[in-house]
Amino acid sequence: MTKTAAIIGGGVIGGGWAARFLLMGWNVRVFDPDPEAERKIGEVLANARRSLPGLSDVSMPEEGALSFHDDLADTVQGAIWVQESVPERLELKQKVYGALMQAVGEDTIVGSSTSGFKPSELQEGLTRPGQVLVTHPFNPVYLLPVVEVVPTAANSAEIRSRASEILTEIGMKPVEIKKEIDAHVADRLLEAVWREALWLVSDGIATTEEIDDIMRFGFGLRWAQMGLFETYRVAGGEAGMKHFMAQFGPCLKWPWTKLMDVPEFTDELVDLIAGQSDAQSGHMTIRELERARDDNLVAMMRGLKARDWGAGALLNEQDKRLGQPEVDIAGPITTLATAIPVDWLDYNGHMTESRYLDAFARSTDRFMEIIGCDADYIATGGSYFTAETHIRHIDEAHLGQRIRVETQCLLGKGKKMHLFHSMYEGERLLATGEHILLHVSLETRRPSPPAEKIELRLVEIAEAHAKQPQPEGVGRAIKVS
Ligand SMILES: NC(=O)C1=CN([C@@H]2O[C@H](COP(=O)(O)OP(=O)(O)OC[C@H]3O[C@@H](n4cnc5c(N)ncnc54)[C@H](O)[C@@H]3O)[C@@H](O)[C@H]2O)C=CC1
Ligand SMILES: C[N+](C)(C)CC(=O)CC(=O)[O-]
Repeated sequence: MTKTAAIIGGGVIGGGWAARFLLMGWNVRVFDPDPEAERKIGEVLANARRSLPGLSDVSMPEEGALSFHDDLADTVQGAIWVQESVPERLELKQKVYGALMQAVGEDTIVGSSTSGFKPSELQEGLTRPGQVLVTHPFNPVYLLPVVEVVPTAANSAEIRSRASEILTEIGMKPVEIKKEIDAHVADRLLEAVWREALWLVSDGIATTEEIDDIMRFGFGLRWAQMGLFETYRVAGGEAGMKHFMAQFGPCLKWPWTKLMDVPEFTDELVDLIAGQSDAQSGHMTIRELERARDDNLVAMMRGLKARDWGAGALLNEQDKRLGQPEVDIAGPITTLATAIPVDWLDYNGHMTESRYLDAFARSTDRFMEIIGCDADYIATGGSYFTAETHIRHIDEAHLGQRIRVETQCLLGKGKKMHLFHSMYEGERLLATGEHILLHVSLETRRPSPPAEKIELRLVEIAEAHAKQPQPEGVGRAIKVS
């Protein structure tokens, strides 16, 4: 049965949660008194639809149903997860929790997006405080995986582990914080950087643009893949962290930091920062900036995915969890179902030609797995090499479109395998790929007969597919007119 999440407060963060749950196949029910909430969530969802599916190399679940409600108690009906993302005001949050306690089921988990309040402050005076904990996400929630999970002693081990399970299921990386503190861990770190940056602008040392450049051309890139401590371990050279600490430890006592001294938050400082920020980025709207941010994040995370590292390794685990579509050999087999990510596009604004071969190669790999030519078999010394490929480009494919490849086996006999891949968006045929492959011995690098079990499965599929009409375009070559 489709699971349901309720979103209380559908602004920047609530909208991001709604998009993540929906795109991971959950039904989402929203409560937000803002008459513009539906439009605003629609815009966040549009951004999420063009970016999140591009992180997945397998078929994502069918999108859930989105509904808006006028009443908080009605909103949470049937929800196994409630995510509160109302403005950061303690008395408002506490009022919302009071109302939620009257309405939610006893098994429902209630997570708060609060950036700074401790979970015990939210649980105060509640009849069932054990259901409430902090689940602090990062903007954009539909792309950034990390969630700080901050429990108190009132939360049972069972609630905490169920919360982590659900967050993992929707593609997130829950990190449980051992002890509640104001602003958890991430916002403490961000606050330190923010404070120093305000000083640097206020003291006229650097502009907002120069500070951003120092980050994005430098340590920001490092942080995305190794964080702080692993990066510094490497910076210690062969002697590692100990040497790094010995060398840079003493500078903590030098005047490198303004420490806890905060710049005066005057109108002049606000105008200075806002003016510099306008000069830096005012040529783009916030929605344009959001899309640029999302496209960059997808491209970076896909880079990490290819390296199976950090956030990319998490995406690979998520792909494994989502699994492959069911195999039915009676007709063409779905060998790829994915969405077009931003790094598959070219200067013409559509899917670039090399990615068609990439997609068809992945379909061939999947077909090989289906006949039993998987990693274990390949390790025994047998595999297939592609001998010939012919790709036809029939219609355009654009960013975020969900594509699938259907594979028909035209011949599977002895060493030879002849595959015909058809790529679709819905019922629209986008491209075809015709491939001849030969089974080889990885020792001699020469053609060799496959193992009997592979050949039997291949023949079974080829015979089933022979009952299908031949696809249009089989055997086509480039015609010179
Ligand atoms: N904006 C950010 O970068 C991040 C914010 N957060 C946290 O997320 C929470 C929400 O922040 P944003 O989304 O940025 O704020 P926002 O102002 O964009 O959205 C808040 C939404 O709550 C709605 N709302 C107000 N009273 C409500 C009520 N009684 N019931 C239901 N909805 C109500 C408002 O109409 C608005 O749409 C805060 O606790 C914040 O600390 C967490 C991570 C990042
Ligand atoms: C500025 N902020 C404190 C609301 C930021 C966060 O809580 C997390 C984020 O997304 O940077």
